[in-house]
Amino acid sequence: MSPSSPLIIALDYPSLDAALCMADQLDPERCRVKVGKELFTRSGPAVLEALHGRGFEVFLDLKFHDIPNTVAGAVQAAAEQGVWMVNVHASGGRRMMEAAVKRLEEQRLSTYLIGVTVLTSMAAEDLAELGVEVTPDAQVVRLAALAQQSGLDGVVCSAHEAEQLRSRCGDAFLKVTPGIRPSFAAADDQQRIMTPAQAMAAGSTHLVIGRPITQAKDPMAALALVEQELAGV
Ligand SMILES: O=C(O)c1cc(=O)[nH]c(=O)n1[C@@H]1O[C@H](COP(=O)(O)O)[C@@H](O)[C@H]1O
Repeated sequence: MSPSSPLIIALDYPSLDAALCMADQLDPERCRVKVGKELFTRSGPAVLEALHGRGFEVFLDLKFHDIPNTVAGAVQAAAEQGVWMVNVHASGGRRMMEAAVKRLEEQRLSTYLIGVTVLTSMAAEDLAELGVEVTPDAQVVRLAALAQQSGLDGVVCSAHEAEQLRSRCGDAFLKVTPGIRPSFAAADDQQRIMTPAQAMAAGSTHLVIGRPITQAKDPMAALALVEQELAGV
């Protein structure tokens, strides 16, 4: 059964054992989990099998960015392993995104495909160094529009851009927002952050939270605090 919660817990761990140790403390009816580059590179598809076996819906966050044919194949491979969501970099362009969407359709795979816009660790200076002379939110809006036109189900963006995207791309277009920092947590390396409640009010459809929960002394207590904050307690 799909959880009604918007929470996606980032299992950013260096080993399968460490990730499963955290997952075993979580309830698949109260959250989804995200498997990223470090964990997947170390543990491979075994981690997906283990999490699916525990009843979790998994966001495979490998942020594919390559030529269209290569990305289409990678997205198909992810979807065939039954993941709930997979992502590509929207800056890979229209042809890359369209190829991935087409491949999923041809193979009748229903995994959500979303596009990373501007990483939440990036600020205007970082974009300027890359030759992108617009503000992060302008670049997010541009890439989100391209992702939507290319047939993607949504984007990864910071909650700061979610409101604008809600009016431009609609409610059904997913806005998956990392850079979530409950009031009790440090910003770490994130630049464009918001609290869970603010992020939902701004139009996020899903909240990605890692270190504020996984590095907390008591991860379950931290998760409960986030749930309370979301419930407006
Ligand atoms: O695609 C992502 O999930 C992602 C995109 C982005 O722009 N920023 C971002 O932080 N993430 C991921 O979201 C998670 C955030 O983790 P914490 O900063 O520990 O909450 C990490 O796993 C990041 O890889």
